[in-house]
Amino acid sequence: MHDVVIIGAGFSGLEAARRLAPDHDVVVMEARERAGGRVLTHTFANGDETDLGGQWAGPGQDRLYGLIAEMGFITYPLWDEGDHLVRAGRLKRYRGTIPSLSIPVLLDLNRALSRFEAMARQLDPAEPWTHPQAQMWDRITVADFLKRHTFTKRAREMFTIGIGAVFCAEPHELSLLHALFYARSGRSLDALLSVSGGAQQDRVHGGMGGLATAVAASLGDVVRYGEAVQAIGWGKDGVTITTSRQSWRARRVILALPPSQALGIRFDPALPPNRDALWRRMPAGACIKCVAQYARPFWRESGLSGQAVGGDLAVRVTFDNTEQGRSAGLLLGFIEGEEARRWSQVSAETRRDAVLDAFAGFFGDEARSPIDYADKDWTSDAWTRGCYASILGPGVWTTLGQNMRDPIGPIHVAGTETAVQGFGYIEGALEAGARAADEVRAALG
Ligand SMILES: Cc1cc2nc3c(=O)[nH]c(=O)nc-3n(C[C@H](O)[C@H](O)[C@H](O)COP(=O)(O)OP(=O)(O)OC[C@H]3O[C@@H](n4cnc5c(N)ncnc54)[C@H](O)[C@@H]3O)c2cc1C
Repeated sequence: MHDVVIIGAGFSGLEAARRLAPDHDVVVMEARERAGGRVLTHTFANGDETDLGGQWAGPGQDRLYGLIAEMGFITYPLWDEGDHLVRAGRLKRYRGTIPSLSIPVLLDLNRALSRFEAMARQLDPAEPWTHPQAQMWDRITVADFLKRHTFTKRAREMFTIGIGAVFCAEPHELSLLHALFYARSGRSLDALLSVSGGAQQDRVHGGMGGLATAVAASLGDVVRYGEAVQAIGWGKDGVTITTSRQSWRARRVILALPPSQALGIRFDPALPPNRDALWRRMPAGACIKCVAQYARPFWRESGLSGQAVGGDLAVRVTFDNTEQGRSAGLLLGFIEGEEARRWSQVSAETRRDAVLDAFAGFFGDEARSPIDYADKDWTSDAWTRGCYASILGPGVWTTLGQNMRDPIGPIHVAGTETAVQGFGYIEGALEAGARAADEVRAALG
């Protein structure tokens, strides 16, 4: 009988294992043949690497920076020099976070953003349902907020692209309370959208996937790969965990999975009805992350940063993802929300052409001729089924969200979707893993 079985070797499960392994008998069950879950480092044909999952760290993510340093990894800033591009009708250059738009649109956008931020600041991210307006904000969507607080179509479009970039979802899918909570949990919407000073500030040499692999390796044979958990049964004498290969016994279990994956496990006794209902109402957003590799970062020669936003093609947000110290240039684009669901259904070649069309629309015809290309459709990944994280629609937080972190008998719940700070981010995964480890330590005495 093990002290604890942890399910999932993403950053959350790995963090729980790191904290418990020194003085407990711990095993981590991972369905895949690799660690990292929603982080994944890809190697191009020429040996250069790029992250096709989570990749950035930014101010306020102290747990993540601590882990990076502890594992001997080094960060470097994302390229953030030169002019950014916005396509709102015509293609225009701008600097800073807010695109160059007409004065009425800018005023409109700024007013809506300030109002959103002011509302988010009022929330306690540990208990967003306790705010006096929580019920009201949870009954409406971000689309309702935009209808009420923006007057121009362009401002609404720009806000919608920002929401897509942060949530991989459309404004009408998101409870306003959830969007406010998410912004508060990640410091602010501005921080979540920003490069320097924000959530897109820093990359990691060796990739975020490389960091997860190193953390897993540091745990030795604690992590067991290819063990997809199918059933969990529990009673007075402990927990039985049945995987695709065998059965395991433990005194405690930590579920370090997105809710959509936890629902794939058969529980005996059955899940409490409210937990089952909550997890069924926590689907993930949709995102395809696309990276084209060029002989050099040619856009820099025209004074461009590689950051572009807007348009009506598949990719509406781009970054210069060039690895520091490498000569090849990398353009990164996201396909998000409804577009991701649409482009998930076409062939790899058709999608690649659509992505390169969008890159060419921003950076010119040279963008049509990369030396290599890679993308990752997270909606069709069987062990993730969407990203970056769960999204909550209207009514979920205030009716079912309040017991999100409560253990179910001997089963403790981690994963970024249970975080107070950094919900949806690696920072949140680490916080949740540490919290679940503390719960288990207290329970085992
Ligand atoms: C494209 C993309 C971009 C992102 N960008 C960023 C970013 O720049 N910065 C940032 O901080 N965050 C980013 N994120 C989010 C971040 O990657 C996640 O929040 C974080 O990695 C979640 O960690 P986790 O451990 O909670 O869950 P996961 O990483 O999902 O780990 C869960 C693990 O459980 C395993 N599993 C699932 N079902 C079973 C089962 N039945 N049995 C056993 N194992 C199972 C999975 O294989 C997986 O390894 C991004 C995510 C994506 C996909």
